[in-house]
Amino acid sequence: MNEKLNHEATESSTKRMIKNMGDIEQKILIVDDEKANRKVLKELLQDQATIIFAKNGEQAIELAKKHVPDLMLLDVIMPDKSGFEVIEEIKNDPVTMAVSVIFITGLANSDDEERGFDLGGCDYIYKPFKANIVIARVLMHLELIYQRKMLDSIAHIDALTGISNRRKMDAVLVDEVAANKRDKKQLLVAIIDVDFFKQYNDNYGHGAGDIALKKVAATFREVLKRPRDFAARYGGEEFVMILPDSNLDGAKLVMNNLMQALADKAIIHEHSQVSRYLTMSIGAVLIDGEQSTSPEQVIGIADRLLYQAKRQGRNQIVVETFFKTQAAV
Ligand SMILES: Nc1nc2c(ncn2[C@@H]2O[C@H](COP(=O)(O)OP(=O)(O)OP(=O)(O)O)[C@@H](O)[C@H]2O)c(=O)[nH]1
Repeated sequence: MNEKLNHEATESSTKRMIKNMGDIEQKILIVDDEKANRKVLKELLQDQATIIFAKNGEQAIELAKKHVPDLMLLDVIMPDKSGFEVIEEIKNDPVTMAVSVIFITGLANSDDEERGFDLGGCDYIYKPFKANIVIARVLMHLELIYQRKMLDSIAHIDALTGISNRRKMDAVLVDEVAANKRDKKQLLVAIIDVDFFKQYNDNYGHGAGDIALKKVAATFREVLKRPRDFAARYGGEEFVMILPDSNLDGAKLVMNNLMQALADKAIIHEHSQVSRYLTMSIGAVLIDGEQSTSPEQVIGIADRLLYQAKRQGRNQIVVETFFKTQAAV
C-alpha cells in the first residue's frame, strides 16, 4: 500500500551497527508491492544487513526459500497474496520456518496486529512509520537472531576439537537417515576410533592426548569436501562420519584418505602395537535408501564393525553394505 512514509532518520541512527556481530552477514528480505516503500526501507537498513527485495507474495516465498534470510519485513496488503498468507507458508516450510517476520503495514488496528502475532510474526509496525522506530526494532531483532545463532552453534560444537559434538551428530543422523530413505540414495555412517589411545595418554600425558585428538579432528576438515559430508566427536577418542548420497567406492576412497591424512601427520606413538605412528580403526555401514532402518540401528551396526576392525588387528576399515556382505578393505 502506498502510505505516506515518515522516514527522516538521523545520521547516527542509520549508521548504528550491531555490537559484537563480528563478520557475520545478516540478510533482510523486504516485501512490499510499492517501490517507494522498498526504497525507503532499503535506505534505512542497508548499513545493518544485506537487503533483498520482493515485490509480491509469490516472489517473497520464492526468495525466502532461496536465501533463507534472517529477517523479513512483510507488508500485509498486496495484490496477489497477503502478508498473512505469506507468513503461513513460510512458517509451514522447514527450510524457512525459523525466519523472523516483522509486519510493516497500514492495517493499523489491534485485531490485525494480534492476528500477525498469532501467525508467528515477531513484531508489528504501523505505517506510516517513524524511521528510528523501524531501525530500533530491526536492530533489536537482528541482535536476538545473532545471539540465538551463537548459542545454537556453541551447543553443537565440541569444545576440545571445534568440530560438531554428539548432540549435533544425533540430529544430523536422524535427518540424513530420513533423507536417504526419501531420496532412495545410499548413506555411509562410520565410527572412527583412535588405536591404543589409552597408551598414548599414559605415556605422553593428557595434554599431548588432547593435541592428538585435535589433529585427528583436523583430518576430517581436510578430507571431507562435499557440503553435506559431516563429522563429529562422538565421545572420548571416538568420532562419527556421515557421508550422504554415497556409494561404496566413493566411501572407501574417503575412508582411505582419512587414514592417509592421519598417517601424513606422523604423530609418533611408540607404545602402539600396530605402528610407530597414531592410527585409527573404522567400522562403517553403507545403508541403501530402500532398506528400512533407524539411526540407532545404523550406529549399532557401525559399532559392531568397529569392534571387528579392532579384533582383526586395528589400523583398518571394515565396511558392510546393505546389511549383507562384509568386506575388509
Ligand atoms: N587426552 C584425552 N584423552 C581422552 C579424552 N577422552 C577420552 N580420552 C582417553 O581415551 C582413552 C580411551 O581408551 P580405550 O577406550 O581403552 O581405547 P584405546 O586405548 O584406544 O584402545 P583401542 O581402542 O582398543 O585401541 C582413555 O585413556 C581416555 O582417558 C580427551 O578428551 N582427551
